[in-house]
Amino acid sequence: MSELSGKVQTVLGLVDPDQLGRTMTHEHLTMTFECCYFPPPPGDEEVAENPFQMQHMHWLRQNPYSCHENLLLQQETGAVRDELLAYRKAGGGTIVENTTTGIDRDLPTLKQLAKDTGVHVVAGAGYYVDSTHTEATKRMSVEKLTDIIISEVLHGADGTDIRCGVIGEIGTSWPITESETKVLRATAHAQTQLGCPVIIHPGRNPTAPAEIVRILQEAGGDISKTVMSHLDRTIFDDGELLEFAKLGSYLEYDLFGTEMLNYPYNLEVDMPSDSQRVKALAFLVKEGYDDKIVVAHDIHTKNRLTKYGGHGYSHILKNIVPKMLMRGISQNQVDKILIDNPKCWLTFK
Ligand SMILES: CC(=O)NCCS(=O)(=O)O
Repeated sequence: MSELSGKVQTVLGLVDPDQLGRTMTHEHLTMTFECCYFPPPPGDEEVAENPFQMQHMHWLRQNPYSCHENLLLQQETGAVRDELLAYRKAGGGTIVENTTTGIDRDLPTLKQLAKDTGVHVVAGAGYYVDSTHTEATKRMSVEKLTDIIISEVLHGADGTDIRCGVIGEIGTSWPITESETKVLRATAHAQTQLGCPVIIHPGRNPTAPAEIVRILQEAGGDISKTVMSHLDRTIFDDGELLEFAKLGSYLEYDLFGTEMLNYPYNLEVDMPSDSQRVKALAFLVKEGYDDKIVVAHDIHTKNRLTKYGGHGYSHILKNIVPKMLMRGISQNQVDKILIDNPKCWLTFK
C-alpha cells in the first residue's frame, strides 16, 4: 500500500480527506488562456483593446475570449489571494486547480496561495488540448507520457518538488486528435498505477464524453474515479445525459457564473444560465445521481474575478446553494455535491 492510499494530495502535502470541507472541483487560480483567443466581432476591436471599464463589463461578459488581456489570469495573484480568503469566509475549504501543461501551470504560486489563505489546493498533472502540445509532446510514446504524469504526482512537476494530486484537466478537442488519444491512454495507465483521481475536459460535441470514457476504459482507466467536466456546455438532451451518466463517471457542472449569448467555440451551443444549470442538477438528483455530481465555476478569465465585477470563487456557496435548496435539492444532497463526492473522488485508492 502506498503512502498516498486513503489520503488527498495537496500542494502543501498529504491531508486526511475529512479536512477538505466544501470543494470546488474545477477552478484555475493562475493560468493563461491565450491558446483560445477568439477575434472580436467586427467593429468591436477598440473595446477589446481597453476592456476593464464599467461601460465595457457587459461586452466582456459576452466576449471574454476576444480580449488578450482578459486571458491572462496569471497577472492577478493578489486579487486571487483576496478571493480565496473570501472563499474561506464563505465556508469553502478546498479548490482543485486544473491547470495542466500547455496553459502555464505555476505550482510555486499555488503553494504560496495555499499557505497565505489556508485553502487546500490540489494541483493537476498532465496536458491540456492538442493545440497546446509541443512537437516534443506529440512525438512522445504513451509509455513516456505515462512516466511523466506519474512523476508529476509522485515527485513534483515543472522542476519543483510540488506534487500534483489529480490528473487533469486532460484536454481533448473534437474530434479527438492522435496526440490527445495518447495522453488519454497515458492518463489511464498512470491512474491504474497510482489509484488517483482523473478529470477530463471534453471536446464540444455531445458524443465526446462517451468517446473519452471508451478510450479510458479500453486503456484500463477507473471511470468511477473520473470527473467529466463542462457537461453544461456539452450535453443538452436529458436522454443523452442519462445515457452518459450510466457510464459511471462523476458529472461536473462547472461553468456556474458564465452567461453568454454566443459561445464562440461552437455557435450551435446555447450556453445555459445558472438557473438552467440548477435545473439540470435537480434533474440528475431526481434520477438518483446525487452521489455523482460535482460543481465549480472554472474561472479562467480575469473578468470573472470580483475585482472586475465578476462573480468570484464564492458564487456557488453564496448564491447557487440557496437556489439549489429552493429547487428541491435537500441540504443532505447539497452536502454530498459539495463535500462527500469531491472527498471520495480525490482520495487515492
Ligand atoms: C480552461 C478551460 O478549458 N475552460 C473551459 C472553457 S470551455 O469554453 O467550456 O471549453
